[in-house]
Amino acid sequence: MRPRIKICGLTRPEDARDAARLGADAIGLVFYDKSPRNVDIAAARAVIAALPPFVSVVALFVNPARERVDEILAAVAVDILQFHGEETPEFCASFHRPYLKAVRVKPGVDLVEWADRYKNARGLLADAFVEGAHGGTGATFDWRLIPDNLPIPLILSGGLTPDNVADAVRRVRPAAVDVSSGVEAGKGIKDAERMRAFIQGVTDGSL
Ligand SMILES: O=C(O)c1ccccc1N[C@@H]1O[C@H](COP(=O)(O)O)[C@@H](O)[C@H]1O
Repeated sequence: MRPRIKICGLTRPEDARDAARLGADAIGLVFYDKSPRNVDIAAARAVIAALPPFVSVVALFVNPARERVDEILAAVAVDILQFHGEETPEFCASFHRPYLKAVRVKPGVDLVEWADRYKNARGLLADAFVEGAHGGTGATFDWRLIPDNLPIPLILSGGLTPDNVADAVRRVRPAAVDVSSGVEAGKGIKDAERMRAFIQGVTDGSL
């Protein structure tokens, strides 16, 4: 079965329209003011308004204050939360929404331990470890560090591109893939042709 596809870091309604038309299952909105893809509430609503029904909306945070998550949940039609910082399992679960926990992978990181710790997560998102960054770097990591016995679904992320995603899907067989930099024309600006090629790559890798 083809993994689910999330395209993250959208800032423009036209990119949301393209992502949905091309076959994305979910889009991600970044609520992290240190990111070049950060959106405010008005921009987030405009992106969501451009989506057809049945495309999931994921809100990404990095070590947010509880009040900030509550504010976004009250103002924006979010389906899933994604946490990229040092949030505890209790904090992540406390919003009573499905959530994904990102783990920055490098040698020595035990994803089974992480999955056990965040067992109430809807999925574990494996991203590349880059010193000083929380994500969205376009860096890949060694996919052999991913065990095949994870007790919760794996979302593969980190430096995926139209050129490497088919190979990634073939090797890792993730439940979903997540991409930001690899389908961009510039920070926060998606490229429709790269999104098309990425989604085709996911399909090719699943055959
Ligand atoms: O996109 C960002 O700017 C970002 C900032 C802080 C944390 C996570 C961020 N993005 C997520 O990072 C991964 C990998 O992105 P990339 O494809 O390597 O650019 C992905 O989950 C993004 O959603």
